[in-house]
Amino acid sequence: MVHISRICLRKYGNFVDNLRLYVRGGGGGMGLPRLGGQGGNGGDVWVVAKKNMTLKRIKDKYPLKRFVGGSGGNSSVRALKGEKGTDVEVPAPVGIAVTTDDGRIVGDLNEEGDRVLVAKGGSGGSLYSAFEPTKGQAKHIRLDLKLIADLGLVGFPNAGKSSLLTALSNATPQVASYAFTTLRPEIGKVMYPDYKQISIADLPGLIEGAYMNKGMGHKFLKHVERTKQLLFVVDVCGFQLASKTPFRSAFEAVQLLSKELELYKEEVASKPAILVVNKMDLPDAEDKLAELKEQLKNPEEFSDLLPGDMIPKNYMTFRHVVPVSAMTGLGIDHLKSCIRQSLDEEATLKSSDVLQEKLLRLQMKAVTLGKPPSCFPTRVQASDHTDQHMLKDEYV
Ligand SMILES: Nc1nc2c(ncn2[C@@H]2O[C@H](COP(=O)(O)OP(=O)(O)OP(=O)(O)O)[C@@H](O)[C@H]2O)c(=O)[nH]1
Ligand SMILES: [Mg+2]
Repeated sequence: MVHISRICLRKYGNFVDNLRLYVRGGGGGMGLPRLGGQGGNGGDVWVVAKKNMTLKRIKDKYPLKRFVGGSGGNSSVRALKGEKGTDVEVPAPVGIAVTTDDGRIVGDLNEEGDRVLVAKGGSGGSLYSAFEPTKGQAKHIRLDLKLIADLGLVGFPNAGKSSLLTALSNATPQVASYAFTTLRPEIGKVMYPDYKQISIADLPGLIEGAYMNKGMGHKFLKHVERTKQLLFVVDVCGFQLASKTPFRSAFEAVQLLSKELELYKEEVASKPAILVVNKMDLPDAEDKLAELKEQLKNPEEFSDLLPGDMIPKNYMTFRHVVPVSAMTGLGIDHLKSCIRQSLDEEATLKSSDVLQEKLLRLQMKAVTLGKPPSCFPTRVQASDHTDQHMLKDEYV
């Protein structure tokens, strides 16, 4: 275990994925009671998403990790309205969540140029405040980096996640390093013949107790939170972390991984998932696969194989169980089409949900306007272009 964590540290030790900063809005300027002059407001502090920015770069460039807005100008005889203090921008990478110290989310920065106000400047003194200015907001914030990918690879170490990513993205070997730090998790792009691209995040292996922050624990589990779906990867022959830790069969590995996700956050464990059974080139793989499939059909029956506290509340249901060999390429094309199918299904469901919601709003509007709701369709299919146009052009 010590050995494994040392390897992880060596591989990812330089990776900064969260940063705590002190931010304070500038104080307001003094009012001028004699002439009724108003002081300028203090400058605000914003966090702004910039291209090619990394948390490590912020840390290096601003070692004090302190950002303070400019003070508002005092009201004077020459300028009754004091000038506003200068706003300060904290440059941040794309794909971060900004949270307060107590975990409240202030905002997400998902695209370049997205900005979130983190500390408002104080108000300038005016008639309403007896010409006394107020101080700017002051607090600590956290910038939390989360990878954004369509799928996240989840598995114990050595299951072959990285090999799988290499095999999947071989067609267009565009396995781009994730541009946040020098040593970091990677995102691979898989290209389809119709030029649709999907991204898969390769993460370090989880170990039992990851939910308690063992191994690389939370640092990487949180990345899984933002992926749309999960790609579980298990070694068909099972897995043993070290000679002193118990051997886990592929079935046990699947359940233990589900439990780790569930204990971390239940909504992560309820994401759509595909199970990849890797290393099908090894001897006896077919028999072991058959056994695994049998066990997955009735997981409750085999739950006594697991330690009591590691039985998941809900057994994961996989959209596809795909045997592959990342080494020989066996089953990789089939896996690609399963991934595509699963993501497309999800997208269709989502757009159909959005249309249903719009329809519901229209029906409610119709009722308030006194129109019979029957003049609206009762159900909308995402693929039904007539309905989509009708909603878009005529009513929305
Ligand atoms: N026989 C066989 N070996 C494989 C296959 N896929 C991966 N391996 C081997 O399994 C070992 C681990 O592969 P990785 O891709 O590094 O595994 P990983 O899941 O990324 O491991 P961590 O990054 O430690 O979590 C390597 O020695 C690979 O060569 C496969 O399909 N068949
Ligand atoms: Mg790996």
